[in-house]
Amino acid sequence: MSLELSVRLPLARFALEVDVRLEGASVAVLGRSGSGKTSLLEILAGLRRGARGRVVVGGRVLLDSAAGVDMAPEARRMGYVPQDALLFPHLTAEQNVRYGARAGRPSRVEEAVALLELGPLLHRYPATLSGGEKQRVALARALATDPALLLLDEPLAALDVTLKERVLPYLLRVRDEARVPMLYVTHQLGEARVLAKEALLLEDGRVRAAGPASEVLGASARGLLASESEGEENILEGMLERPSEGGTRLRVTEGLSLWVPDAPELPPGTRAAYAVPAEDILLSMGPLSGVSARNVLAGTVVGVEGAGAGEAAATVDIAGTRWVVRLTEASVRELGVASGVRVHLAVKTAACRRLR
Ligand SMILES: Nc1ncnc2c1ncn2[C@@H]1O[C@H](COP(=O)(O)OP(=O)(O)OP(=O)(O)O)[C@@H](O)[C@H]1O
Repeated sequence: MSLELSVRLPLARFALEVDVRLEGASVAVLGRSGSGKTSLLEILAGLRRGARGRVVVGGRVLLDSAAGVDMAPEARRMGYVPQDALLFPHLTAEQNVRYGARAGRPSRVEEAVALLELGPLLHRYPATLSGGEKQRVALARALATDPALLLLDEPLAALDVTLKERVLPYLLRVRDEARVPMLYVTHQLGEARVLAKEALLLEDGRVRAAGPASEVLGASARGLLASESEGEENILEGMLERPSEGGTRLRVTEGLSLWVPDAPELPPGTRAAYAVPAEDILLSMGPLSGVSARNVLAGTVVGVEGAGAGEAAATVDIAGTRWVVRLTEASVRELGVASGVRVHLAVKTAACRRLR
């Protein structure tokens, strides 16, 4: 699903000017509040009059103002879930989802209901659903339209952290099982890292960086989102194992497994995601022994940057996964934390919180 965006749209304080080409399987769109993220999604959805330029999604030309092409929103096959996605209050959850399928394929309804685990909610009306449940229904309604691309505008922003954590695992399923390409607006670097293959960083309507998520979501992204990247989390996704000696482990990659709080109710092989707050990780220069933390992971520092207020963030590569660790600038100096240095991270089992 290639994405070609070359568009200009005058906004109140500046013009949105985006010129990028992306593979488009899963793209995180990041930027401060007011940087133009919603406007960009609306251009793709065909909801912003006045946008000039070209929008080509998977080879289909949605907009080509020079050639007089401006496809109608309903013909674009964009599954748009706006920030304040409204459900029809007089329809049940199921009827809301089926409403989406009017323009799509009916078989998509069952798929979306199963994927988002809406079975128990189908007969409920929106007024009786929690924020996270409403978001799942809105997402299912968008999926039921059989979209070529999902446009998700920070679907979790309005929710508190606990609710928020309930929706991310579903987005991972949408990506991995439904395999619908998505453009996803978020403020959370941790979320973007686990969800997106590519990232697009906007600043005052301009593209500050675009490309592979591993490159874009580093230092400059944190600098740009500084005030919003507090409480940064590492999000790890993998398969659960139950070793014979007892306990529960999350196998993230060949070289990385993590002890997580024991969850005997989850069968081995279950896919799961866990969040580990960047400030809950201890960084040590030497090998650690005799510590109570059950996870001691060896890795290499790949970047250190100031995070304001005497704080710093070190990025550490462990078996191909990137971890962010918060520490003070004083610790960075005293310990000599710098790119290329081998370190060990200690992560308490209890610091690994399962999402959902
Ligand atoms: N219809 C419009 N016409 C003119 N300017 C607009 C319009 N809608 C939004 N703007 C302005 O354009 C800028 C970008 O807004 P937009 O909603 O796209 O940002 P955003 O990055 O999605 O913000 P947030 O993270 O707060 O949702 C803001 O300065 C906003 O005031």
